[in-house]
Amino acid sequence: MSSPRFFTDAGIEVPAVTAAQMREVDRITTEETGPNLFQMMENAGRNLALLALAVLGEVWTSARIVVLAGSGGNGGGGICAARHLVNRGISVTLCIAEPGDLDEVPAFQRKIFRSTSGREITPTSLTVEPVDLVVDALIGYGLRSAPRSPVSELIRWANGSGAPILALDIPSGLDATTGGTPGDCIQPHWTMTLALPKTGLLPQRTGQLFLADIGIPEQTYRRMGLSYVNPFTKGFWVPLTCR
Ligand SMILES: NC(=O)C1=CN([C@@H]2O[C@H](COP(=O)(O)OP(=O)(O)OC[C@H]3O[C@@H](n4cnc5c(N)ncnc54)[C@H](O)[C@@H]3O)[C@@H](O)[C@H]2O)[C@@H](O)CC1
Ligand SMILES: [K+]
Repeated sequence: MSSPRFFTDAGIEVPAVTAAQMREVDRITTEETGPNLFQMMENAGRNLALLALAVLGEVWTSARIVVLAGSGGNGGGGICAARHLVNRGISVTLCIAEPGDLDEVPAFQRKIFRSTSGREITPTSLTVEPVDLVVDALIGYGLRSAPRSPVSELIRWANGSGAPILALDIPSGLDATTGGTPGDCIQPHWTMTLALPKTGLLPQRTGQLFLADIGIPEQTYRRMGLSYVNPFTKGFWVPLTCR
Protein backbone atom coordinates (compact mmCIF):
# COMPACT_ATOMS: atom_id res chain seq x y z
CA MET A 1 0.00 0.00 0.00
CA SER A 2 1.38 3.45 -0.89
CA SER A 3 1.86 5.96 1.93
CA PRO A 4 -0.76 8.68 2.30
CA ARG A 5 0.35 12.16 1.16
CA PHE A 6 -0.61 15.29 3.07
CA PHE A 7 -1.22 18.79 1.67
CA THR A 8 -2.15 22.17 3.10
CA ASP A 9 -4.97 24.21 1.55
CA ALA A 10 -2.26 26.22 -0.25
CA GLY A 11 -1.07 23.00 -1.91
CA ILE A 12 2.13 22.62 0.10
CA GLU A 13 3.02 18.96 0.58
CA VAL A 14 4.23 18.06 4.07
CA PRO A 15 6.26 14.83 4.28
CA ALA A 16 4.71 12.05 6.36
CA VAL A 17 6.95 10.14 8.77
CA THR A 18 6.80 6.88 10.69
CA ALA A 19 6.94 6.80 14.49
CA ALA A 20 10.63 5.81 14.26
CA GLN A 21 11.40 8.78 11.98
CA MET A 22 9.49 11.14 14.29
CA ARG A 23 11.46 9.82 17.25
CA GLU A 24 14.65 10.62 15.29
CA VAL A 25 13.35 14.16 14.55
CA ASP A 26 12.74 14.44 18.30
CA ARG A 27 16.26 13.19 19.09
CA ILE A 28 17.98 15.60 16.70
CA THR A 29 15.87 18.43 18.08
CA THR A 30 16.46 17.74 21.75
CA GLU A 31 20.14 16.71 21.45
CA GLU A 32 21.40 18.96 18.67
CA THR A 33 19.32 21.82 17.31
CA GLY A 34 16.73 22.60 20.00
CA PRO A 35 14.11 23.55 21.04
CA ASN A 36 14.23 21.36 24.12
CA LEU A 37 11.38 19.15 25.28
CA PHE A 38 10.02 21.69 27.77
CA GLN A 39 9.70 24.26 25.00
CA MET A 40 8.17 21.89 22.44
CA MET A 41 5.64 20.57 24.93
CA GLU A 42 4.61 24.10 25.85
CA ASN A 43 4.19 24.96 22.16
CA ALA A 44 2.15 21.79 21.62
CA GLY A 45 -0.10 22.47 24.60
CA ARG A 46 -0.66 26.10 23.79
CA ASN A 47 -1.61 25.30 20.18
CA LEU A 48 -3.89 22.54 21.44
CA ALA A 49 -5.66 24.99 23.78
CA LEU A 50 -6.06 27.49 20.93
CA LEU A 51 -7.51 24.83 18.65
CA ALA A 52 -9.86 23.69 21.44
CA LEU A 53 -11.13 27.29 21.72
CA ALA A 54 -11.54 27.48 17.95
CA VAL A 55 -13.58 24.26 17.67
CA LEU A 56 -15.77 25.23 20.66
CA GLY A 57 -16.73 28.49 18.96
CA GLU A 58 -19.01 30.91 20.78
CA VAL A 59 -19.89 28.53 23.64
CA TRP A 60 -16.29 28.52 24.86
CA THR A 61 -16.97 30.71 27.92
CA SER A 62 -19.47 28.24 29.40
CA ALA A 63 -17.79 25.08 28.11
CA ARG A 64 -17.00 22.05 30.24
CA ILE A 65 -13.86 20.29 29.06
CA VAL A 66 -12.36 16.99 30.17
CA VAL A 67 -8.67 16.48 29.38
CA LEU A 68 -7.47 12.86 29.43
CA ALA A 69 -3.70 12.62 29.82
CA GLY A 70 -1.18 9.80 29.73
CA SER A 71 2.23 9.69 31.39
CA GLY A 72 4.47 10.51 28.42
CA GLY A 73 5.06 13.37 26.00
CA ASN A 74 1.51 13.24 24.67
CA GLY A 75 0.03 13.57 28.15
CA GLY A 76 2.30 16.51 28.92
CA GLY A 77 0.88 18.46 25.99
CA GLY A 78 -2.63 17.76 27.25
CA ILE A 79 -1.84 18.91 30.79
CA CYS A 80 -0.31 22.10 29.38
CA ALA A 81 -3.45 22.76 27.28
CA ALA A 82 -5.59 22.16 30.38
CA ARG A 83 -3.73 24.97 32.19
CA HIS A 84 -4.09 27.43 29.31
CA LEU A 85 -7.83 26.69 29.14
CA VAL A 86 -8.34 27.07 32.91
CA ASN A 87 -6.43 30.35 32.74
CA ARG A 88 -9.19 31.59 30.42
CA GLY A 89 -11.86 30.83 33.03
CA ILE A 90 -13.05 27.59 31.43
CA SER A 91 -14.23 24.66 33.56
CA VAL A 92 -11.57 22.02 33.00
CA THR A 93 -11.29 18.60 34.58
CA LEU A 94 -7.95 16.87 34.16
CA CYS A 95 -7.83 13.10 34.42
CA ILE A 96 -4.35 11.54 34.36
CA ALA A 97 -4.51 7.81 33.62
CA GLU A 98 -1.54 6.81 35.80
CA PRO A 99 -0.43 9.87 37.79
CA GLY A 100 2.28 7.93 39.63
CA ASP A 101 4.09 7.16 36.35
CA LEU A 102 4.48 10.66 34.86
CA ASP A 103 7.74 11.33 33.01
CA GLU A 104 9.81 14.35 34.11
CA VAL A 105 8.53 16.98 31.67
CA PRO A 106 4.81 16.06 31.97
CA ALA A 107 5.28 15.99 35.75
CA PHE A 108 6.49 19.59 35.54
CA GLN A 109 3.37 20.48 33.54
CA ARG A 110 1.26 18.88 36.28
CA LYS A 111 3.08 20.90 38.94
CA ILE A 112 2.13 24.13 37.13
CA PHE A 113 -1.46 22.94 36.61
CA ARG A 114 -1.78 22.43 40.35
CA SER A 115 -1.44 26.19 40.88
CA THR A 116 -4.55 26.82 38.76
CA SER A 117 -8.19 26.42 39.78
CA GLY A 118 -8.49 23.38 37.50
CA ARG A 119 -9.77 20.14 38.98
CA GLU A 120 -7.82 16.89 38.81
CA ILE A 121 -9.61 13.57 39.23
CA THR A 122 -8.69 9.90 39.08
CA PRO A 123 -9.96 7.63 36.26
CA THR A 124 -12.45 5.94 38.59
CA SER A 125 -14.05 9.34 39.39
CA LEU A 126 -15.08 10.09 35.78
CA THR A 127 -18.85 10.44 35.59
CA VAL A 128 -21.40 10.67 32.81
CA GLU A 129 -22.14 14.37 33.40
CA PRO A 130 -22.50 16.26 30.10
CA VAL A 131 -19.24 17.51 28.64
CA ASP A 132 -18.75 19.89 25.70
CA LEU A 133 -15.32 18.69 24.62
CA VAL A 134 -12.97 15.83 25.46
CA VAL A 135 -9.28 16.37 24.80
CA ASP A 136 -7.45 13.10 24.16
CA ALA A 137 -3.80 13.24 25.23
CA LEU A 138 -3.42 9.66 26.46
CA ILE A 139 -0.97 8.14 23.97
CA GLY A 140 0.75 9.59 20.88
CA TYR A 141 3.31 7.89 18.68
CA GLY A 142 4.55 5.92 21.71
CA LEU A 143 1.79 3.28 21.48
CA ARG A 144 3.36 -0.12 22.21
CA SER A 145 0.44 -2.57 21.99
CA ALA A 146 -3.32 -2.70 22.49
CA PRO A 147 -4.14 -0.06 25.15
CA ARG A 148 -4.30 -1.62 28.59
CA SER A 149 -6.28 -0.60 31.65
CA PRO A 150 -6.87 2.13 32.80
CA VAL A 151 -6.13 3.80 29.43
CA SER A 152 -8.46 1.40 27.59
CA GLU A 153 -11.33 2.33 29.95
CA LEU A 154 -10.67 6.04 29.41
CA ILE A 155 -10.74 5.56 25.63
CA ARG A 156 -14.10 3.77 25.90
CA TRP A 157 -15.40 6.47 28.27
CA ALA A 158 -14.46 9.21 25.80
CA ASN A 159 -15.98 7.44 22.80
CA GLY A 160 -19.19 6.86 24.75
CA SER A 161 -19.39 10.34 26.29
CA GLY A 162 -21.32 11.84 23.39
CA ALA A 163 -18.92 14.81 23.38
CA PRO A 164 -16.74 15.67 20.39
CA ILE A 165 -13.12 14.61 20.87
CA LEU A 166 -10.01 16.59 19.96
CA ALA A 167 -7.00 14.25 19.78
CA LEU A 168 -3.42 15.40 20.28
CA ASP A 169 -0.89 14.15 17.72
CA ILE A 170 -2.44 10.68 17.21
CA PRO A 171 -5.86 9.35 18.25
CA SER A 172 -4.91 7.24 21.28
CA GLY A 173 -4.76 3.57 20.33
CA LEU A 174 -3.88 4.23 16.68
CA ASP A 175 -0.53 2.96 15.42
CA ALA A 176 1.16 6.14 14.16
CA THR A 177 3.09 4.24 11.48
CA THR A 178 0.58 1.74 10.07
CA GLY A 179 -2.81 3.25 10.95
CA GLY A 180 -3.70 -0.07 12.59
CA THR A 181 -5.71 -0.39 15.80
CA PRO A 182 -4.54 -3.26 17.98
CA GLY A 183 -7.33 -2.57 20.53
CA ASP A 184 -9.51 0.31 21.76
CA CYS A 185 -8.97 3.53 19.84
CA ILE A 186 -10.19 7.10 20.21
CA GLN A 187 -12.66 8.21 17.53
CA PRO A 188 -11.97 11.93 17.26
CA HIS A 189 -13.78 14.75 15.48
CA TRP A 190 -10.43 16.50 15.10
CA THR A 191 -6.76 15.53 15.40
CA MET A 192 -4.00 18.07 15.91
CA THR A 193 -0.77 16.37 14.91
CA LEU A 194 2.61 17.89 15.79
CA ALA A 195 5.41 19.06 13.52
CA LEU A 196 4.90 16.50 10.72
CA PRO A 197 2.00 14.18 9.78
CA LYS A 198 2.55 10.51 10.55
CA THR A 199 2.04 7.78 7.93
CA GLY A 200 -0.74 6.13 10.00
CA LEU A 201 -2.99 9.20 10.13
CA LEU A 202 -5.58 7.82 7.74
CA PRO A 203 -8.55 10.17 7.18
CA GLN A 204 -11.14 7.65 8.40
CA ARG A 205 -9.31 7.56 11.78
CA THR A 206 -8.45 11.21 12.45
CA GLY A 207 -11.56 13.29 11.76
CA GLN A 208 -10.48 16.71 10.51
CA LEU A 209 -6.70 16.82 10.61
CA PHE A 210 -4.61 19.84 11.64
CA LEU A 211 -0.84 20.23 11.71
CA ALA A 212 0.64 22.36 14.52
CA ASP A 213 4.00 24.06 14.76
CA ILE A 214 6.09 23.23 17.84
CA GLY A 215 9.02 25.41 16.82
CA ILE A 216 11.33 22.88 15.15
CA PRO A 217 13.78 24.65 12.78
CA GLU A 218 14.22 23.59 9.14
CA GLN A 219 17.80 22.39 9.81
CA THR A 220 16.40 19.49 11.83
CA TYR A 221 14.38 18.22 8.88
CA ARG A 222 17.28 18.73 6.46
CA ARG A 223 19.48 16.57 8.65
CA MET A 224 16.84 13.85 8.25
CA GLY A 225 16.94 14.26 4.46
CA LEU A 226 13.30 15.36 4.41
CA SER A 227 12.05 17.74 1.76
CA TYR A 228 10.38 20.42 3.89
CA VAL A 229 8.77 23.73 3.01
CA ASN A 230 7.30 25.70 5.92
CA PRO A 231 3.57 24.87 5.71
CA PHE A 232 2.38 27.31 8.39
CA THR A 233 2.74 30.64 6.55
CA LYS A 234 1.87 33.24 9.24
CA GLY A 235 -0.14 30.92 11.51
CA PHE A 236 0.76 28.25 14.05
CA TRP A 237 -1.45 25.48 12.69
CA VAL A 238 -2.95 24.56 9.32
CA PRO A 239 -5.62 22.10 8.16
CA LEU A 240 -4.14 19.13 6.30
CA THR A 241 -5.79 17.03 3.62
CA CYS A 242 -4.76 13.46 2.96
CA ARG A 243 -4.66 12.29 -0.69
N1 LIG B 1 9.00 16.59 18.61
C1 LIG B 1 7.90 15.93 18.92
O1 LIG B 1 7.39 15.17 18.13
C2 LIG B 1 7.28 16.11 20.25
C3 LIG B 1 6.28 15.25 20.65
N2 LIG B 1 5.57 15.45 21.75
C4 LIG B 1 4.54 14.50 22.15
O2 LIG B 1 5.11 13.37 22.75
C5 LIG B 1 4.56 12.19 22.19
C6 LIG B 1 5.58 11.11 22.27
O3 LIG B 1 5.94 11.02 23.64
P1 LIG B 1 6.40 9.65 24.28
O4 LIG B 1 7.53 9.09 23.52
O5 LIG B 1 6.57 9.91 25.71
O6 LIG B 1 5.19 8.67 24.01
P2 LIG B 1 3.61 8.82 24.23
O7 LIG B 1 3.28 9.89 25.19
O8 LIG B 1 3.01 8.81 22.89
O9 LIG B 1 3.27 7.41 24.85
C7 LIG B 1 3.95 6.92 25.98
C8 LIG B 1 2.97 6.70 27.10
O10 LIG B 1 1.92 5.86 26.63
C9 LIG B 1 1.85 4.72 27.44
N3 LIG B 1 1.50 3.58 26.62
C10 LIG B 1 2.13 3.13 25.50
N4 LIG B 1 1.51 2.03 25.03
C11 LIG B 1 0.47 1.79 25.88
C12 LIG B 1 -0.53 0.80 25.94
N5 LIG B 1 -0.59 -0.18 25.02
N6 LIG B 1 -1.45 0.86 26.92
C13 LIG B 1 -1.41 1.83 27.85
N7 LIG B 1 -0.46 2.80 27.89
C14 LIG B 1 0.46 2.78 26.89
C15 LIG B 1 3.23 4.57 28.07
O11 LIG B 1 3.11 3.87 29.30
C16 LIG B 1 3.63 6.00 28.26
O12 LIG B 1 3.05 6.53 29.45
C17 LIG B 1 4.11 12.58 20.81
O13 LIG B 1 3.07 11.78 20.31
C18 LIG B 1 3.67 14.00 21.02
O14 LIG B 1 2.32 14.06 21.41
C19 LIG B 1 5.72 16.63 22.60
O15 LIG B 1 6.14 16.23 23.84
C20 LIG B 1 6.60 17.69 22.01
C21 LIG B 1 7.72 17.19 21.14
K1 LIG C 1 -3.58 11.20 21.75
